[in-house]
Amino acid sequence: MIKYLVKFLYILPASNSQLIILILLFIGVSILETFGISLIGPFISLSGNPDFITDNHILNQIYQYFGFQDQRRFIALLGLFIITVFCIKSLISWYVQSYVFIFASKQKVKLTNRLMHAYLYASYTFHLNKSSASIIHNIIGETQRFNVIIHTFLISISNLIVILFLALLLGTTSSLALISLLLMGLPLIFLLNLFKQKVVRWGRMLSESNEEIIRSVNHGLGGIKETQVIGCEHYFEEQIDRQATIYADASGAFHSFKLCPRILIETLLVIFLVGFTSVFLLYSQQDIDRLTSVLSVFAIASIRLIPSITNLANGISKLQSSKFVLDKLYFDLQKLKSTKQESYQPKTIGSYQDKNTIVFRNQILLDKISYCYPNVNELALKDISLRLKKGESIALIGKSGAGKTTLVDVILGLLIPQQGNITVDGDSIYDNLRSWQNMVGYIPQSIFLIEDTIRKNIAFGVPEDLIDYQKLYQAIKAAQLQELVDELPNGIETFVGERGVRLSGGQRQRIGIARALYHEREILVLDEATAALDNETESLVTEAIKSLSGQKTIIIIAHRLTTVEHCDRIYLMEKGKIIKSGSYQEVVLANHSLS
Ligand SMILES: Nc1ncnc2c1ncn2[C@@H]1O[C@H](COP(=O)(O)OP(=O)(O)OP(=O)(O)O)[C@@H](O)[C@H]1O
Repeated sequence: MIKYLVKFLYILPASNSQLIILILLFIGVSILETFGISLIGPFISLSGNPDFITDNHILNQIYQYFGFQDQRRFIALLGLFIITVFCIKSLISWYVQSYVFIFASKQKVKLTNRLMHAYLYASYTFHLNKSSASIIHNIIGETQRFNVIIHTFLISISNLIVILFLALLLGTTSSLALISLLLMGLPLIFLLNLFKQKVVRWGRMLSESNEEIIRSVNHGLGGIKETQVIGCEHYFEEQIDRQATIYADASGAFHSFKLCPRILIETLLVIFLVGFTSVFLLYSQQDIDRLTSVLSVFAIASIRLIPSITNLANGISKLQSSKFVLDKLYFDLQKLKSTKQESYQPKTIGSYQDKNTIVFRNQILLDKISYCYPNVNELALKDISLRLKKGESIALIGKSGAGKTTLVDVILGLLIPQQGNITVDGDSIYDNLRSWQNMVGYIPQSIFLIEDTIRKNIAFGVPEDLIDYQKLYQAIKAAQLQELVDELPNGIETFVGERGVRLSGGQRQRIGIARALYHEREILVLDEATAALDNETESLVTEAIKSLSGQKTIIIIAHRLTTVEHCDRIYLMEKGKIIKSGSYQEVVLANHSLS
């Protein structure tokens, strides 16, 4: 319970004081409600027996104080007063409940933003181990369930307060009625306890099956080309069917269980009301008016009590079933917090802060870099040192698995080496990683294209009104895209489709190059960027890259060694080490196994 609360408060974007204000509002509404109900019993007794005014000390005092002459008039005015109290209570209650809905929805928005922010700024290693299905599910599905948790939590507190006050009222009217109420609660508590583990399990099944459905949709439709060519549509259909069935079973079981408290309470209430009246008539010496008064309070309290107790029981079940969601969100937020700290504050290297903007004047130095992937024993990079002068082009070559991509990811600041440092004219890039990354343009093997126009894909991440068209056309020209854009009826406004499906591999690659050029990065990192191009386009792009030599500092990973002929220096990698470096002639031509 305490752990649940701690996690809930940690995830909840709102401050604790906002929560306390809401709870105080609930207490206020509950007091008004109990006050109104407490007046109904005497009112019913009065309407049957107006002399009750003189018998009852408080009523008598009020009667005297306001100088009433007519008992019926007094009873009618008391009725009006009760109606007014109830109307005010209902109005405030409506306001508070709708405020809770708005509050919960706002919290959902804030949590969605908080999660998105956390995932966007999480270390790259976090994403290497986290599936996108889980992230999508957390951001869309689990935030919605957290919205329900907040609402349920607050409404349960409100119900609990109403129950406590009404129990207190019953206690002052009749201790027997209170004992009956408490006895009624026992089977309910037993029921909730009996099904506690099952409810938690159903909640976990709902969450996991939903995530699996997203994963299967991703797998089946994400690789629709492969799915259709291999003909394995049925396999993904079955996967979704299995998970949807698990979801339906868990949901059905949970909702069936949620009906139980109401049915149980209603049955118990009838037993107690009838039983209480019988016991009163048999054993109590008090007059029948007293019984009418107690029963009316009991009946009205029950009208309000039944929904409150049922809602509280359902609320408790809902909160129990959401335990898995809460654990998941808490775990991710905690982990994201710690990985962010880990990645930007490595022990061996200075801390990440927005200070000292890095300026690249002369040279970049990689000094004894070693990197090991999480949960892997072997180093992916061992003691890598290299120097890169401004305006130089270097190439990383080597067999598959040699460590070229890992080294590039370290240079990009995505992976933080456990040992070694990267400096730009003596300043460690880890002192201001963002500033360093602002200098680097990355053109990966497979360009990620958004489902938008060529223009938006080149000016990736730039708000519409800030797109610089002069820069855009320069980048298009330099990336050899002009011909394509001229041929397209909609030019730069052509939609590329999801992940660029409407473009050829070579066209996608050139958009990637244009993107890096548009963002005017001083250092370009090309990871086999020309691999998808046909010979003619490849030579055009290589020409474009060559023409940038001297203006840009370029790091290229290449398998086609012809594309790196123009590079100033070639580094040959093997098993995470640089085993040879020198000019194209020294490394490639001198090594017959390479050329
Ligand atoms: N996320 C990861 N977790 C664990 N090990 C990894 C991860 N990514 C790469 N590796 C390992 O690190 C080593 C270097 O891989 P890397 O991708 O850097 O090689 P590469 O030279 O770029 O290969 P290729 O030319 O095929 O792209 C390989 O042994 C690979 O299995």
